[in-house]
Amino acid sequence: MRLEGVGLRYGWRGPWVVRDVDLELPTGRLIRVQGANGCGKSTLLRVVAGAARPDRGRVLGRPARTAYVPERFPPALPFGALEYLRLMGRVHGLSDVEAERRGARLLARFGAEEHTGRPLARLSKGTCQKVAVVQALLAEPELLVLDEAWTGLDADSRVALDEEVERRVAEGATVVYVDHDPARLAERTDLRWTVDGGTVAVTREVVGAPVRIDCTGLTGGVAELSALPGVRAVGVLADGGVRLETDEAHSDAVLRALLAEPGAHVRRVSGGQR
Ligand SMILES: Nc1ncnc2c1ncn2[C@@H]1O[C@H](COP(=O)(O)OP(=O)(O)OP(=O)(O)O)[C@@H](O)[C@H]1O
Repeated sequence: MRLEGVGLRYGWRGPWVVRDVDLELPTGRLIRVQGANGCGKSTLLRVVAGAARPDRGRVLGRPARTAYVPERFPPALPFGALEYLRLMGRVHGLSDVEAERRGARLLARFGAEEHTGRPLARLSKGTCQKVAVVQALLAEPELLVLDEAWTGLDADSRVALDEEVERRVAEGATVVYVDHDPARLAERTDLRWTVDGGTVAVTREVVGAPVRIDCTGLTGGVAELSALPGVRAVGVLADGGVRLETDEAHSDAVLRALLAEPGAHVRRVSGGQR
């Protein structure tokens, strides 16, 4: 996906909040958007997510499965949490049964399982934010746009969201996020977009692209695999296999450690270099 010459302003005489922006969004990358208050981060995220149309330029190749957590989630909707998730599931092409199943699992993941039937308008701010996060994770998006999605979440849920983001990036999703905590996912961030005066400067965080190792038959859990030196992320693939992401300097050692396990089978090694 990419943005070409994108410009946006509020009102036809307003100043350009974003102007002449050209950006690439590589797949399987975590992109942090940063800059001072009011510089246009949320505006840029809305364009990326498709929630705002640029006045100039174009957005090419936005994935069909794109999900977005806006900075302000409208809580005054006349639905219960699970009913709302069912409706959002329909938007993403999920059956009601599947949306409810995934929604209930994700609400539990964020410690909000007892609020499934409560109208959104009567939920606490933090619980409402959990519903906003869950609706975005529901459809396993290929592009996930998070505008301060961690704000208002309790400590366990912030960790859960970090993990959900890391897993999706390891599985090939692109995640674009704004967060006021500079430590948020700092180790995992691939690119930084710094917004200033309507333009965006791009910096690469990682010298080499991660090496991805897909394997089956491992007995170790995610925590154990994550502890291997150089491993940056561990994700469970749809077919039950495991994908590890490591930097290139450690990839041989990680492969050796995996192959030393009885029953382990390395199916595919990809990525590396940039
Ligand atoms: N709906 C709107 N109508 C008019 N102006 C707007 C609107 N939304 C944002 N702006 C203006 O556009 C500029 C960029 O706002 P934006 O919310 O994108 O910044 P931000 O970097 O996300 O800010 P913050 O860090 O405070 O969340 C600001 O000057 C803001 O006042």
